[in-house]
Amino acid sequence: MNALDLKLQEKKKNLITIYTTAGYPNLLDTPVILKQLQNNKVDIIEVGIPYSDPLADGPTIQATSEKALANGMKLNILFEQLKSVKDEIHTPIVLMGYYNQLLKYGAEEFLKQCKDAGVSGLILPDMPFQIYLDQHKELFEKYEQRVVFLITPQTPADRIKEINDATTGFIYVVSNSATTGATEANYNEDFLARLKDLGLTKPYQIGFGISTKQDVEKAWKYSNGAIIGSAFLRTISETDNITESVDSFINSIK
Ligand SMILES: O=P(O)(O)OC[C@@H](O)[C@@H](O)c1c[nH]c2ccccc12
Repeated sequence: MNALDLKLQEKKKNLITIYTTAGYPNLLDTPVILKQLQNNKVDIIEVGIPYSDPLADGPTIQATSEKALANGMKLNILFEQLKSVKDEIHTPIVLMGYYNQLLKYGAEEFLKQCKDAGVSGLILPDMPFQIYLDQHKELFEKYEQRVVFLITPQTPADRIKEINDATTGFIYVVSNSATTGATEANYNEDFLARLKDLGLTKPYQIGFGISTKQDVEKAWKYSNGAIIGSAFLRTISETDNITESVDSFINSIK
């Protein structure tokens, strides 16, 4: 069992997952942010690996990614930073990146580094589902990395069932909009209400466009948890006191 398994086993509702871009706002900030998110009892932390061509990302995440790359953030640095706080951070960490980043690094070496760095699982939104099953599943298992797949209002019901069966972490339910970072939640409530009837057996959390306490409560009503990225990053970008702004953001949504 890794930290994510434990969390999902012990807490079945009202999860809060916070996304942060590695190396943003400054190269050395990520370990500090992780500790402060843990101090604030965030349930799961999603750490984004900055990428120059982030297909699924809206303007906020893209800007943080560009800044992080300009700061010099690279996978090896991220793995070192995560290793340096591994003994202090018990909050499960899920890495979010693009499939090409895993391929370029070498799938096995990437997954091994994840394990050594205390990472619990991966979100690779453009990793083809079938390729995962055929080529990577065993390595994910070998290095105890859980996999998170996304479903959207456009995902057909039979595919959702397959994704449910293949998921070893949680299912990422995209609330509606096509890219991350909408400033207002635009829930597709028909879709969210239907989730309950799909017979999902894995935990699922809703993300994209969540920024307020009301949005979080709505996500909790329809699922096991809420995932927040852009709203959090906007808050920490406007401050010179990161720990304080992490505190006040988490306070505002809980
Ligand atoms: O930023 P938002 O709208 O709060 O959505 C979360 C999202 O940013 C985060 O989970 C994420 C960042 N990049 C992604 C790429 C694909 C899916 C999800 C993500």
